[in-house]
Amino acid sequence: SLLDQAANGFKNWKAFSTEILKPAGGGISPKERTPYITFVLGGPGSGKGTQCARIVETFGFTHLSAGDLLRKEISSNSENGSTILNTIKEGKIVPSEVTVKLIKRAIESCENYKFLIDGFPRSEENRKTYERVIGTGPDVVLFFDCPEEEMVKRVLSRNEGRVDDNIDTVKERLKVFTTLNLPVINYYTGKGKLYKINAVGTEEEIFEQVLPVFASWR
Ligand SMILES: Nc1ncnc2c1ncn2[C@@H]1O[C@H](COP(=O)(O)OP(=O)(O)OP(=O)(O)O)[C@@H](O)[C@H]1O
Ligand SMILES: Nc1ccn([C@@H]2O[C@H](COP(=O)(O)O)[C@@H](O)[C@H]2O)c(=O)n1
Ligand SMILES: [Mg+2]
Repeated sequence: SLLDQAANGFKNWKAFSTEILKPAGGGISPKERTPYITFVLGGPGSGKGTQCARIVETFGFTHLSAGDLLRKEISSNSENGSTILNTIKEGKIVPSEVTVKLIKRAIESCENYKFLIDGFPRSEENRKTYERVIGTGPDVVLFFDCPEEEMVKRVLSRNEGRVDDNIDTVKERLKVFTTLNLPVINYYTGKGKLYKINAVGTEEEIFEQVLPVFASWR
């Protein structure tokens, strides 16, 4: 029944929609709308976070960076903290169940319904776990396409004190990107959901390419 689906959390949220949750006034609050999910992909330093900040400012999306959620988990001394820290230091991928749980929690606790999920899915396993747990895929996928040389230059001059912004970890992150993330990009290309953005140029030039993807949200 619809009530069962609702109890099941947002696994079936696209299905139960707003029908059983209309407030007394008859209006639809943002939380009750069908979530609109954008996955934001690209290699390390390709500019995902930078462009997400602009999309948030211009179109009112909520930015959820998978990397930030994992880093918060480390600093909150959770039981998984030390495993996550070691995985990030090595430039490897944290188990999908952990990351998807954090994303799910962040979406559920947010009043907004428009989300940018940055740096996720990083692997086919990430993707399949999300689809199994959440029950649907994304509406749109952005891919910031950047040459390795440029990504390395940006990461090494980022200066935010990240434990993984060093040449050895960056090399591993690039390897992980090629072997695990490119198959995800190919998958969404096949689904007709992928928007490939040339990530070389000024921030403004890159954002000009992003704008048409969100034109209907103006
Ligand atoms: N178009 C650009 N040209 C030059 N530098 C840029 C550009 N866009 C972002 N940067 C800079 O490059 C660095 C990496 O950008 P950003 O943090 O947005 O990348 P990211 O894709 O989120 O990386 P990561 O996957 O490592 O989190 C930052 O210092 C940012 O200021
Ligand atoms: N889906 C993800 C996303 C990130 N990680 C780990 O976090 C590191 C930093 O991610 P950024 O997006 O902030 O660059 C990344 O290198 C991974 O170690 C992950 O495991 N799974
Ligand atoms: Mg980032």
